[in-house]
Amino acid sequence: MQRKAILLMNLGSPDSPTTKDVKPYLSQFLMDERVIDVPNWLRTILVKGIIVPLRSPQSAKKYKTIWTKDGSPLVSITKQVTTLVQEKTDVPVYFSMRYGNPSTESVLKTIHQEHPQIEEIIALPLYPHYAMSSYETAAVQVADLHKQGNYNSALTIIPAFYNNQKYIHALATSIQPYLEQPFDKILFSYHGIPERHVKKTDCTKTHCLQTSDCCNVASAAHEFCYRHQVIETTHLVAKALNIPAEKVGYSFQSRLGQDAWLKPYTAKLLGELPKEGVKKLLVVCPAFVSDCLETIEEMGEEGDEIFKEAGGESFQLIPCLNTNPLWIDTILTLCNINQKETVAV
Ligand SMILES: C=CC1=C(C)c2cc3[nH]c(cc4nc(cc5[nH]c(cc1n2)c(C)c5CCC(=O)O)C(CCC(=O)O)=C4C)c(C)c3C=C
Ligand SMILES: [Fe+2]
Ligand SMILES: [Fe+2]
Repeated sequence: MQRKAILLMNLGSPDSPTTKDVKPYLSQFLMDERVIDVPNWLRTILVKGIIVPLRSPQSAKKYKTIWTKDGSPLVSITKQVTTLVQEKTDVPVYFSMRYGNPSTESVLKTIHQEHPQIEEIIALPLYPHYAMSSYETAAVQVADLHKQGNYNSALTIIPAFYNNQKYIHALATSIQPYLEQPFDKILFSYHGIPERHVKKTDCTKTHCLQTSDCCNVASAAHEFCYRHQVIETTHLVAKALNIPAEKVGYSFQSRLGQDAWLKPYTAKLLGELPKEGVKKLLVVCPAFVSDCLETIEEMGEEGDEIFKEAGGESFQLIPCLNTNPLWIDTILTLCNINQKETVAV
């Protein structure tokens, strides 16, 4: 009898690439108080009155360009990852989405129905870095739902793993083959967040964004500092691959609205790099463990176009970890689950 279950938690996608299905997805996403952190009345006006009606048709158009026969890449890759992790352990493995389907609420119910004797749910938010709009909202949601469900099991939530040795090794190994082609720079492009969010998650309230190099000065704030964590991932991967510092850069993509977000902005940088002599560019997006709209469309299509229009010659987007076997092993290690022994044939 299994006493533990693994729950892999990702962000989620609309059910289909139509305006009708994008609307409720975007509405659920952007009504999250950890994503748009303004008073509820203002968020309702902004999201339901302005952003969702205007953005849904445009988003649906973009989703159509990345949709596959198996649906959204993010959801179908998460499903494949779940199957691959399951092949390596006797512990039951499930996945759920913060927004859209399958919802964390429904999957928690299913786990307890299918395994009534379960003693521990090990929830792994599939975000290497801590941000209130990604890791924190997933962690708070699963904790709230677990409490509300009055389940007999315990809940363990795995922390952000931006500097985990196995994760860094998996990421570096996935990048390695792309370094064999000539390149001027490798850009680590992370999903952006508002600067305000970095200050909000500063547990010291005196450190984050107070100086330009705050993220390189030791502080208790780093446990929850998205900027520190992405800089650290970049540094550790570059070190593992022996890439000289002058060939490495980082930036932040996917900005929404007019507030100040973490800089430099990827789109702006892509338009400037060719003028600085960077003609051959590699791009990797480590904030995402599965390819999704933001990697395939925003970087693979729009990013490529911006760079080449500015005079860039080659733009190589490196895929996310997706179903990489080293990543599958990393998931089990993060969850503290031993792999089952395989019998040689
Ligand atoms: C690193 C993970 C993510 C953080 C942090 C994050 C913050 C964040 N996102 C938005 C707004 C949007 N993001 C959208 C798509 C999207 N975001 C992430 C991850 C993080 N977001 C992923 C994986 C995806 C792709 C989902 C998919 O189905 O492939 C979208 C929807 C698409 C669009 O209309 O552009 C929005 C909107 C904000 C405002 C924010 C932080 C405040
Ligand atoms: Fe996002
Ligand atoms: Fe910081």
